[in-house]
This record gives sequence, structure tokens and C-alpha cells, in this order.
Amino acid sequence: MKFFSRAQKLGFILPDFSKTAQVYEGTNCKIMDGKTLSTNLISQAKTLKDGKKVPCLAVILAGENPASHVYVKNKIKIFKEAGFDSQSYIISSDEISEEKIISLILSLNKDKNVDGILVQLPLPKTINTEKILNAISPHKDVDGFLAHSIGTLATGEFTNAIACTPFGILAMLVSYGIEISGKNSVVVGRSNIVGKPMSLLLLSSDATVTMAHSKTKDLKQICKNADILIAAAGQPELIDKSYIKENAVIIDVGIHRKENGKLCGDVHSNVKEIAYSLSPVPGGVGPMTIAMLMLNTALAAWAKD
Ligand SMILES: Nc1nc(=O)c2c([nH]1)NC[C@@H]1CN(c3ccc(C(=O)N[C@@H](CCC(=O)O)C(=O)O)cc3)C=[N+]21
Repeated sequence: MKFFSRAQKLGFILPDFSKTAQVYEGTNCKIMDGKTLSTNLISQAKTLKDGKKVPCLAVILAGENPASHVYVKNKIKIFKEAGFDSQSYIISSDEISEEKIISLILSLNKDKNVDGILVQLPLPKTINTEKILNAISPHKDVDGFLAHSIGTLATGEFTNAIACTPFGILAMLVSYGIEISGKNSVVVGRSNIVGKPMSLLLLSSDATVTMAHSKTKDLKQICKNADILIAAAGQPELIDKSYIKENAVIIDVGIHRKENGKLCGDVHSNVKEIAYSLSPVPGGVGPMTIAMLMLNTALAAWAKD
């Protein structure tokens, strides 16, 4: 569990939910409850905070993307629940420029009270995202999106922040007692924020990793070989039971709103008929992403390495 050792040094532990997992009604498929695990980690942070600097996250939100505004509000609310501080910097579309965002980042880099800086993605198309992200001080990168952070993940140094969604998924696999070593794992999706760091984390946990994406041939056949399947394709209910092996562990990273207003993921609910376990949407990966953002902010504030 090298990926968790910096957090462990601060006193965080991954609880063991392997014996207490519930099943989806009418099936043998275990629910990987990210909401409960996330709540557990947030209350650990609350306790560990005693006598230490209150961690502070600065969030930069550029543009009018309504989903981004909702996500940022949620993050700030959860940080409040943990007793952490946050600041938000909202830049409206007509004021956005790379120079403006970078000069804000440079001043936050120098601000001793600010431990973590998060630039909400996606940024408007006129902005060079890599250029913006790489202006953040490596110590204050709590998203793990910097080239430097991804580099130390790739080498297995684990000295910088690990991208929150893959980090949360690995924490969930460990808490639910899922063996990773030697397992065939398939990651569908190759984004910088999920697919790529996810593959690196699974590889460092000794899985055999296959990365699949939109140009992959025979996606179904490849997925059927997975003991652990991470669905981050961005296509509603793409992965149904015909894509999965019996007793596979399925992690749904997608989040989509259906016409009836309900949320769904990249995974169809009929996988429950044959899967060993499934992380649901909502209530799985989403809450874990926010918990790991909080944990990365605690590490930025408290870790001495
Ligand atoms: N710099 C940056 N860092 C991010 O971490 C980041 C980002 N940009 N841009 C957008 C995505 C998306 N994201 C989510 C986090 C939590 C939920 C979440 O908690 N979802 C709830 C449901 C929420 C609802 O009801 O809509 C759940 O799955 O149960 C979802 C999505 C973080 N992102």
C-alpha cells in the first residue's frame, strides 16, 4: 500500500469494510459504498486536525459552466464539514485570460495560509490547460494533475499528490478487501485525470493492466477478460453484463444525467446479475473523489516530507 503511506504517517487509516459489505437487492453483488468510506475519511480528518494548522484550499473557477459551479459548491460544503478552510476565486467569461489566471496562481503559490490550489476543469477552450496547471507549485497541487505529480506517480516515488479519482478508487478497492496483485485489470478511458493515473496506480499495485479507449478494437472481448474493470469512457451505460466476466469487480467512473433527471454512469445496472461487486453512481467514485481532495489538502498542509 505504498500509495497510502504518506497519509498513514499522518494517522489516516483505510477501514476494513470487507466483512460488512451489503449486497444489491435480489443479487449477490456487493455494494462498494463510496459515500460511507468518504464519510469515514472525512471524520478521521476532523479528528487528526486537532492542534494542527487548519488546511486551506483555494479553488479557481473560470467561466460559466453550470456543472462546475455545482461541483465547486459541493467541495466547499464538504471542506466545511471537515472543519477545513476554503476560498473561491470566480472569474467570469469576459474577464478570462491565461495571464490573469496565472498571476492569481502565482500569488496563491506565495500565500502561506493556502495549502492547496485547485483549478476547476474543464477550462474554456481559449485557455491552455497544461500551461495553467503547471504554474501551480508542486507542493500545492492537490488534484495531482501537474506533470511533476504524474511523473512521481509513474516512477513509484509517491511523493506528490495522487489524482483524486484514481486515488479514491484504489482506497475503495483496498477497504473492500479486493486483491489487486496479479489481477487482470482493464481501464476503459485514457484521460489525464482518470485513465492514465488509474493505470499507473493499478500497475504499482502489481495488477496486469490493459488500457482501452475509443479506438480499441474488440472492446467487449477485452473487458470480458477483466477481473477488475474501471469504466471511465464517458458513455452512458456502455458497459452492460455482456461485457463482463462472472465475479468481476466493477468500478463505474461515469456520471451522466438521463432525460428523466436521474443520474447514471458508464455501467448498466444489469451487471449486478453477475458481478462480484459494483461501485454505484451516485454514491461511489464521486464522494471518494472529494474525500481524497480533502486528504491531499491535509497532506499538503501537514506532511513534512
Ligand atoms: N480540478 C478539478 N478537480 C476535480 O476533482 C474535478 C474537476 N476539476 N472537474 C470536474 C470533475 C468532476 N468531479 C466530481 C466530484 C464529485 C462528484 C460527486 O460527488 N458526485 C456524486 C453525485 C453528485 C450529484 O448529485 O450530481 C456521486 O457520484 O454520488 C462528481 C464529480 C470532480 N472533478
